[in-house]
Amino acid sequence: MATTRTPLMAGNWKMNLDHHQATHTVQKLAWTLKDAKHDFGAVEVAVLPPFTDLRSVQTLVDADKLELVYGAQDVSAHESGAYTGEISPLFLAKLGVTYVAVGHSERREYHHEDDALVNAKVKSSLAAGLVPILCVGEPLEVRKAGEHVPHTLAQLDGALVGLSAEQVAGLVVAYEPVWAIGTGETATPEDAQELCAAIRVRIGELYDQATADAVRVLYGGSVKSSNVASIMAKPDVDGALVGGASLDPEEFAKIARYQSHQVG
Ligand SMILES: O=C[C@H](O)COP(=O)(O)O
Repeated sequence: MATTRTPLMAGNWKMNLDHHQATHTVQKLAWTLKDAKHDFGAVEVAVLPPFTDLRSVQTLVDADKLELVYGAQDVSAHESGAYTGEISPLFLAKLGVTYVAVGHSERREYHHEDDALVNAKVKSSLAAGLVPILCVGEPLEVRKAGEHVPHTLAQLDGALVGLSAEQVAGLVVAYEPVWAIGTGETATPEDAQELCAAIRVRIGELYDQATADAVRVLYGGSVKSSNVASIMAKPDVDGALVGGASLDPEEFAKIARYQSHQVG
């Protein structure tokens, strides 16, 4: 069926760019996209800065009435309380945050986040009105063993426990093969399509076809302006979660403008 899903290009800055640098980067990104007459209704553009940048980004977006949106890279499973160092989804909502990455492979690897915690964070985000970008994907040894589809779908199943079809329809899922993150090793467009389609099929099995057709599935892992168009040509890929290449506003603008290549 014809898709009505709006593509999303989300730039995950990871632990890069302080709040001064964030302001400059967002300004440059916005100017570059404006010069190119970017249609944000056709391709949505989001940045996911560190927590400490969010207030500065909010101020700039509000003051300049920018059409790009922003998100956070993680969130607490709790609303408030004695959770030192954690950030409430309610605080993020107050800062005008749209998206929040949940279950990124770096959180799973370095902070030992398991599927139950990822599920709790998806729920806390939704309860605060945030849109989770739920990250799933396999490490290299799992890919080599040919287990990448069941591994990724098990992560998906775990993250969706207890969610309604309506909640899932509004989610963004990002398939990120761990071996392709920050390595320059991009999955082929066919690899991306295989898993993005498998994720959509699985959501159809767990819920219904309308939910599967509505959910946006992104690919992430060494996306650049030079490879984004071939990945986006695949029918089940609805956008990209971009790490390193999103730190350069001109490069990220080119990625967002993959359909036109009018920037630069
Ligand atoms: O969240 C983004 C992904 O981890 C991809 O990062 P990368 O584009 O630097 O490979």
